[in-house]
Order: sequence, then C-alpha cells, then structure tokens
Amino acid sequence: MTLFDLRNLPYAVFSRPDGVRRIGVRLGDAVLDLSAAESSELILAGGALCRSSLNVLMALGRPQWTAIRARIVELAPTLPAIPLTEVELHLPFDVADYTDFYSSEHHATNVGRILRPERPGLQPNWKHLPIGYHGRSATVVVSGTPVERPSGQLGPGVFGPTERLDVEAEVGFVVGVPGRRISTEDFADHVFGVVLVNDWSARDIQAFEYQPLGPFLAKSFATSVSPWVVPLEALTGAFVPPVAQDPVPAGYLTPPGNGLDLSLSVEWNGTEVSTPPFAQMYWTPAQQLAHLTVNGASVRTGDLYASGTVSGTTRGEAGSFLELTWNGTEPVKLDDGSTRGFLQDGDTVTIGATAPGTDGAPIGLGAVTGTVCR
Ligand SMILES: O=C(O)/C=C/C(=O)CC(=O)CC(=O)O
Ligand SMILES: [Ca+2]
Ligand SMILES: [Mg+2]
Repeated sequence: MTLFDLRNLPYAVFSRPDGVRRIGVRLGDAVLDLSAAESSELILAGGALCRSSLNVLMALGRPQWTAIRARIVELAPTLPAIPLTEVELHLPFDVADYTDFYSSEHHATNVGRILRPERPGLQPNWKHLPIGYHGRSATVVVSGTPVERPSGQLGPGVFGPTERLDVEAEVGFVVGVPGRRISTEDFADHVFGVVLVNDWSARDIQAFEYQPLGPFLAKSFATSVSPWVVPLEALTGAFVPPVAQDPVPAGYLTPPGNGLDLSLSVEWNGTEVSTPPFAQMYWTPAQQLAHLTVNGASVRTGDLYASGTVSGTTRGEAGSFLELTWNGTEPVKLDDGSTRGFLQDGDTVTIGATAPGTDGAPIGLGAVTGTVCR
C-alpha cells in the first residue's frame, strides 16, 4: 500500500521535455498518461482526456467521472507509467472564479482576538452563515511557483514590502458541473475533487485595508494550489459527521452534509510546525457551496472555493503563522536553530495532507509548496 495506490488516483496536468501538456493520474511515484490512453482509444471520454487542462473532464459530471475512474483502475497495470522525476506538473485546471471561506471556528476566533482585541473573537453573524470573500483567480498558481513578497500600504503614509508575510493552510474544492442554488445534498454532483491551498497573506497590508470590505490586496497577489486534484470518490473513506452546529442553521444549509477527516501538516523550511485537523471545520463544503449559490449566483466549471484557514484548538494545530506565533510575539524555533515570527525571503512552506482511504488506510493529497522571493 502506498499513499498513491489504486484507491487514490489523483489527476494532474503534466508535460515531458517536449512541453506538450497532457492529463495523467498518479500511481505510486509515476504518472499514467491518460491522454495517450484516450488517443489509442483505450479509454473513451469524448476527447476530455486529450486536453491541456482538466476542465472538459470536470464538466462531464458524476456518472462519467465514475465510469472513467473505473476504466482507469481496470487499465492501470497496462498504461504507460512515466516517473514523476521526468515530468513537470502544471496548474491542473483553468481557474474560473476563486472564493475563500472562513469556516474554522478556532481560526476565526484567534484572528478576531489578534486583529480586534476590543471585541469578542467571533463576529455575531459567524454561526449563522459561512462567511467568505471573492478572491483573484488570475493569481492562483501551481505548487512550486515562487511567491514574490508583495508591497503595499502597511499603515497611514507607509508603503513598502510587507513585513508580515504569512501562509494559510486550506483545502480547496474544485467545481466541475455548473449550477445555481445548489442544495447541500447535490454537492457531489457538482464538485469534482479537492486540492490543497496556501492562501498567502500579508498581515500588515490586511490589517490596514480590510475594514469594512474585507481582504483585498493582502491576499490577491498569490494563492498556491497542489498539482494533484483528488477526486471526491477517493475521499469517501474520509467522510465524517459534521461538528455539531448551534444555532440550527437556515433551511438552505441543511442537511449539513459531511465533514472530511483530512490531516494537514505545515512545514517551514523542512521543520513541521503544525498539524491542522480538517475534521474540526465548523461549516461543511456542502454548506459552503449552497451558501455561495443560494442568491442565484452561478458557479462554473473550474471554480475553486477554499475552506478557509484550517486551525485546531492548540497552537500546534494553527493553520497560519499569525496564530502559531501570536502575531510574531511568540516566535517558533526551526530545526536549524533559527527562529521565526513571519516569513523571511528564501523561506519555503510546504502544506501536505493525508486522508483515510476507502479501506481506512491513508491516502495522500500531495503537497502545495512555495518559496518566498524578493
Ligand atoms: O478575521 C479577519 O479579519 C480575517 C481573517 C482572514 O485572514 C480571512 C481569510 O482569508 C479566511 C480564512 O482563510 O479563514
Ligand atoms: Ca484564507
Ligand atoms: Mg490568496
């Protein structure tokens, strides 16, 4: 058993030295070339696998996703397998809209305490609806893309490079089938799969700009996603009952749908500094999609919505360095002996995750990594 055996089969877009982008699935430490398989008519997907992004495949819908996956499982031993060391991985889908939620009670409470110490941590609306904001799809980048330290207004009359560059460990849900007013029960008919997300955040720019309309330039400069899109079907073993919700949510947010038992890890220059537990998220991905579309707003193929920063109850489960170091006041020590409050130039952050597979043994979601440059 590996984290990437037949129970998993995450999709990616890869190229070899000829530069041609192709669709593949990961099996062990290799990628199976699905574009080649469809060209030779081993798999019939209406040309959806002979593309340079996953969007056409993602638009096909649940019955075809299931059929194609079953066919891949059947063919896997015979398909051409290219070692991962010989391929380059690309942004796997064309990102349509990008929305970011705020659904960890622990994260929202911590950030509230840090940014708004004069008020209760949670805002009064927080347990009534999954709060979110619309982000910038143009700057969603694939894992490994360097992240340039942004400049902005750090306070009144102060412009310069951020001094409080941070990460946010999140899980992203990728929409395949378009829709409006999507009920919580129809979640799996619309969502194709899951990626890991790092919603890089400049805390000084954010603290000055966000009132009253929310994050803007503090987060729009870069959002990194993992190259592997794990299909929802690989995650059925990770479905868990959602956390208890009080007060009872509005009708369109019920039934709540499932929580997901994903175990995240955050490495800072190779030192594991945190292990955020996704199962503790308050609002479920089904509730987030229902909320996003309840007013008649549409979602399209390629829409990405992220969970919000995943933080647990303890410091070692924080999904952001803002929380981990309590706004830089309690630095963490890395394995090389150095200490950090926020990110320095040259620092690398890698967010990984595993989930129980269909038989309970873990599968991998891969990782999203990025290095800060000037
Ligand atoms: O509490 C605030 O003012 C803002 C917190 C965040 O940085 C919001 C965010 O990106 C949502 C999240 O990741 O949970
Ligand atoms: Ca975020
Ligand atoms: Mg971002």
